[in-house]
Amino acid sequence: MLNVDDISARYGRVPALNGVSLQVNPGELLAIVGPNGAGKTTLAKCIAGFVTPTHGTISLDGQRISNQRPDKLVRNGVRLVLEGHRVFPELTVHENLRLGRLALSDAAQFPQRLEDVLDLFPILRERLRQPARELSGGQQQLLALAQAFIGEPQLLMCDEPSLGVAQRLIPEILTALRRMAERGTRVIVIEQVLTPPLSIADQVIVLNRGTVIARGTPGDFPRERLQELFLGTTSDG
Ligand SMILES: Nc1ncnc2c1ncn2[C@@H]1O[C@H](COP(=O)(O)OP(=O)(O)OP(=O)(O)O)[C@@H](O)[C@H]1O
Repeated sequence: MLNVDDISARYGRVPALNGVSLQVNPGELLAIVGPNGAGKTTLAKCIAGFVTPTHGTISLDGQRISNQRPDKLVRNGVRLVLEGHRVFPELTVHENLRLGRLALSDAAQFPQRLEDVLDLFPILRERLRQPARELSGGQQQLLALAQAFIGEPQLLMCDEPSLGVAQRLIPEILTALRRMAERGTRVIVIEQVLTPPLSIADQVIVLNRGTVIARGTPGDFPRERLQELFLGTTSDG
């Protein structure tokens, strides 16, 4: 289990997170939603080791990871796909996927992993020898996820996967994330907008001003309730 226990973080004097806790089991998909500046990216960066929490602990399968460096965390199976930072446009799809091999504990597993991942993302098999810049924004997002998934992550976090992606491609991206979860990876999806990711999530956490203000399942959050929560007029912890 991923266990985030009561973490706080700040940038100098700017508080970004205040006492956030969450758990994600293998095979589960958690959606974290919240307005601009809520602390969503900071939370992902704390888990991935880029930001050091000022308080609290983070552990993965009982091992404390909140004191580990990002490169060690990648080797321990923690991957963060940041918004907008998708792929290397000059490299082919295959070359981009090969970069994911670096995270494998045994590089000899790469051909098998590549096959598995291409089964999961058939569009990438069709485009394997094309430079990534020739892919659409949505396909590049799929490639970024595929590259992260090749390294057999224990935990895959994806910051705003729908940003800058044509509306019609968003379901494919979310379906890919769902399938990754079904194969046993813990998946965290971060979004500002509510509707698309919510329906595929097992659990939803609403973050505002660095604090978890609500949690539940997608069905617990009709649009009006989320709007209220986003405006900060309701808080039910
Ligand atoms: N590098 C930084 N230096 C200083 N303050 C920062 C930094 N990054 C984020 N912050 C501040 O921390 C708070 C949380 O920001 P964060 O980016 O985590 O929110 P977010 O929910 O991911 O927002 P967005 O949806 O806009 O990405 C905000 O007040 C933000 O201005």
